[in-house]
Amino acid sequence: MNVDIGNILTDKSQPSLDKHEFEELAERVRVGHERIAEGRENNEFGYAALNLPETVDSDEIRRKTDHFADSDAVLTVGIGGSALGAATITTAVGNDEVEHYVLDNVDPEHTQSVLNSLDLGKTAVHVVSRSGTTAETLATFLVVREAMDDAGVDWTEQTIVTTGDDGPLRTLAETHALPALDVPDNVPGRFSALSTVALVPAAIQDCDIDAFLDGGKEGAESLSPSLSDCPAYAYGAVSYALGQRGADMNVMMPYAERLEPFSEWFAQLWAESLGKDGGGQTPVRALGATDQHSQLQLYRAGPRNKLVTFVRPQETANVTIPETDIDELSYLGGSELGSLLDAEFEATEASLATAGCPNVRIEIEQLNEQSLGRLLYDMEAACILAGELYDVETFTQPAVEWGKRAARGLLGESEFEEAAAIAEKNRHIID
Ligand SMILES: O=P(O)(O)OC[C@H]1O[C@H](O)[C@H](O)[C@@H](O)[C@@H]1O
Repeated sequence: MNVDIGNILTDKSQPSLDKHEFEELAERVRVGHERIAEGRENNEFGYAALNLPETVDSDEIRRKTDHFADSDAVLTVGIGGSALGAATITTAVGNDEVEHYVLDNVDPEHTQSVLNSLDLGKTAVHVVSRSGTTAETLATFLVVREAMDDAGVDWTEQTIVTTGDDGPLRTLAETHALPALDVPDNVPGRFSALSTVALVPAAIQDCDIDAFLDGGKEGAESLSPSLSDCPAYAYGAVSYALGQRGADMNVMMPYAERLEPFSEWFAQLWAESLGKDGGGQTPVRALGATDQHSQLQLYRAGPRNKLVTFVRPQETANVTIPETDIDELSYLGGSELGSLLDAEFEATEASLATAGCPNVRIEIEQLNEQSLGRLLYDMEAACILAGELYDVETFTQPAVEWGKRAARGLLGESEFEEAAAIAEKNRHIID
């Protein structure tokens, strides 16, 4: 994986980084790296995520998922960090013969429609919650379980759980002797893509999860105190520096349909980790080339408050565009969809650069298990480094917890003072 930051090091870019600022940033990266290395050494909360490629037991994941090898589908029941990593991996490098569905929302119509579409007797269900208490996940699982009962399916034969040492989900797994995996110690959900949390559906799809972890190991080996030698830190550092100079939005725009959920995964990583103390960078999800035709106008001509991050696999499978007898289309005939996508990408990048809109290009050779493991690892390292530079508590999400307590108070779980704010809402309805 490499990161090209050239387009933010020119005076044209607004904001940009000059030579002096770049050198100052490099010094701060050196200090940030030392802190990260110390956190990894002591397996501290959060920093432990960067040790996962070494500490995860892929044999155990395969052993526990063996029983589900003949499934037609796998259904993840989880939310946020307990769902987005799995969706990212199976969409990017999964095997369509075992379809992966995700229920990460309590929208009743969607839940019902997914359940109606599944042959529940041939569906493996992976219920994931680090805390084991997330209301959406547990409620959805109760609905899935009942749907299996109603269909005459023994849900205990179809279910595997990944959770922490205690909590209602652990109790459920123990009560029914379900196969269970542990969430990794000291790793927040959004940093757990290289672990049991995200790898179960990939293992059931028979993906090469060791190659994925090898990609993570490659990322770990690439971490170095030198900004100029470490793509992950370079990305984290320049995103931070541009954010401080006004680029308070980060548009993640992969040029590969298979990376669409990657932008969602990145959005949680960036938003929950860095959105603190009045600062942070708002992640925006985009997809090339599709969103050139809906969002690019704003990126090029709107406010200079964005960094656009392109992610591009250099090699892809290709489809030839058939020749046509329509003269105006002759320039397309005989060419390939991949060449068209490449041209669109180059043109978009240049259009932003010439307009002074800062952008960074991340390239991987081709999209496979190994390169994806590297990409996710590097983005996590970038985020942790950015957290050091912002000087925030990267690994907590108190603002989200506030909302969770308010909702649970409203549902009557117990007396949470946050629930009172719901009654205090200021209304001014125009009808
Ligand atoms: O894995 P769980 O404990 O169920 O948590 C799922 C999600 O819940 C919250 O909303 C947190 O903000 C997320 O960081 C977390 O990934």
